[in-house]
Amino acid sequence: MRSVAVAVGAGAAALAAAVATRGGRTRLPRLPLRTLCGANATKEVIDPPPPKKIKVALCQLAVTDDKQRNIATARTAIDEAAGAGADLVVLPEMWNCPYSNDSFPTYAEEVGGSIPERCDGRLYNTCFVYGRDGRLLGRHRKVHLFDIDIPGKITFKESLTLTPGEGLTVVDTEVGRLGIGICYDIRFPEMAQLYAARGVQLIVYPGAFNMTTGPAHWELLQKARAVDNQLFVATCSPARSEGPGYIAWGHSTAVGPFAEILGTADEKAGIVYCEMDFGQLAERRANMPLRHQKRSDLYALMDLTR
Ligand SMILES: NC(=O)CCC(=O)C(=O)O
Repeated sequence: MRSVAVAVGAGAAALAAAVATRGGRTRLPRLPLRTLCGANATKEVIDPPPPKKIKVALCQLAVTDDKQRNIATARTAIDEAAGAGADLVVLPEMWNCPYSNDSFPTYAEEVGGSIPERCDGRLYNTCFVYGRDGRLLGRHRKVHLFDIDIPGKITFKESLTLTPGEGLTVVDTEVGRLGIGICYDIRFPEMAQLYAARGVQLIVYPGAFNMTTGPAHWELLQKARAVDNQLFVATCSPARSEGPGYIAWGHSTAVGPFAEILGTADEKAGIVYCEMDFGQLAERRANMPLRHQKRSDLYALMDLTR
């Protein structure tokens, strides 16, 4: 196996069997992120690691109410993607369980690499990043919980069962520097901006948008995060299931720094493959030097996680 897996859910053992890599460094900052103006704002930009070309696999999985079956489906998809030469394999948000507050406590696990994650009596929506050797490189707990109410369309309150994470997650892997967000996290541009300032080359968002906000915002937000920050963005959704309960929009997608769609799925289960050339980032940033043109005398991002 050659792949690094970025995954939300399922047992570490299942994934460890399916992935392999050399080292990596994990930072799990504890403090919240805020934007402030003026003298306290940071201008620091951290250079990214040397650019690489990587092959990415977005596994849009059919998720059922049978956890073992979901793990088996994920294992098969990871095997297939690794066999196809993927360097990075991405799994959907909450891929080991139906997306519902009823399911989160039932499907939660207490030990490594499961989602929903149970820790010290709390539940989190957590994305785990594994290396090729199955080593856990990083863990992102969803920072912005999905609490929305659009009457007659979609009402969801993750905070009924879940606790928000307390940090942002940048992970140095063999394939490059990754920033991790989960679904609703994509709506908060400051988070992506801070990842860009830390030299992240690709932000990965496992996500499960719905049938109201999906068609309206899913692609738009990915393009916005990519273009604003001149980096790559990848999302991975569960496949759409038309049963009762939450219906995921699907459409797992990869976007380049010029808003180009590198690969995308429809609503059905399947794997999307695409190439990402991180070398393009320097060129895009030279063509349009946004980060040097920012008016940090008027506004800037303050990094409170340091
Ligand atoms: N699982 C989620 O966080 C869903 C987010 C979503 O649908 C949105 O519109 O935002």
